[in-house]
Amino acid sequence: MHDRLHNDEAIGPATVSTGHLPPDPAVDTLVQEAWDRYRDVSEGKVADYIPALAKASAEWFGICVADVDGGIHAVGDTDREFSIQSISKPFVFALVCQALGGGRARASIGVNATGLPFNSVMAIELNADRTMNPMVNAGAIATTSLAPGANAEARWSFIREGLSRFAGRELAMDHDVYESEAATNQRNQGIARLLLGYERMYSDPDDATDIYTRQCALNVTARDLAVMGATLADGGVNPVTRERVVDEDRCRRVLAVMATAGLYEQSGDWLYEVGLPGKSGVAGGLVTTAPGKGGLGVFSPPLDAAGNSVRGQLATRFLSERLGLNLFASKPAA
Ligand SMILES: NC(=O)CC[C@H](N)C(=O)O
Repeated sequence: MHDRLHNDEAIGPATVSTGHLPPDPAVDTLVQEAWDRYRDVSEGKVADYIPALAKASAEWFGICVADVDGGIHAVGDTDREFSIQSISKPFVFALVCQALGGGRARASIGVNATGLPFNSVMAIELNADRTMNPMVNAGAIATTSLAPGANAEARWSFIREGLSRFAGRELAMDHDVYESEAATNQRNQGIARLLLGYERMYSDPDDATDIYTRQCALNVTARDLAVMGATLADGGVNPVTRERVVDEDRCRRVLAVMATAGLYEQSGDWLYEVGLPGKSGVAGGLVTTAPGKGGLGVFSPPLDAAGNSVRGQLATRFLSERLGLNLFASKPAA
């Protein structure tokens, strides 16, 4: 997590949750305030391990809040497209849970941060090569391998169409990003084959890696992310299109896994600071869900060491505090 998130920065009066978002003008004002406050932050580094991602500008910055009533509050670069990357993971997991049942998905992939006992010394030594949960690559590629469909093309359609329903518009792949990652993703190919050896890969490993690479290259905007997050906040119904994408009970399972591992090894810090399920992607996107209230999408390419958007984290923490979204906040009853 970026150093600035460890500082007790004064971000104004914290609002305690009232069960819904503040009135629209107040949300608009706070989204603008978040953008003004962090627009000049220059820390972080644009990802370049996927060569095509290095073309992004460090300046791009957009923040969008989508409420469960369908209202949109957007400031900055919220219509600029970027690849969804790891933010596809919770949404593909949701679609697979919907198709297979949450129990089977959990048994096939796992939902724990490490999968090892609390005092395991091995946990320190081991890499997460076996599936632990669907938010890290091993579990995410295994999840993709579970997508229903008679062949790879059908499985890809299942994923692309499902993610499009979450966003409320037809999502298309960025071919440049796809080709760039497909040429450099030997590590993910290795993970998929290793999982086959551990019987945790449920279709051809090369096909699964290819579909996973495609799903990561789907283009979205900060606005799309806000609507996708708001769909998980709205019991699985897209608040803009009113289409049901997944069932209510799938949503709460997906949000639990996001809270556990959405920001990788910094998920505990994130929960401590922000108090909401979130998911980051290396292109600079960050989605956050406030159940029953709305979704937040931020886009800003410079990342911290763990691969999470620096301005994304700062803006989300600010909005969680000021909009009263932290799930752990309470006040004495009397
Ligand atoms: N954290 C990310 O967004 C990583 C996604 C990327 N496609 C990968 O598998 O490496």
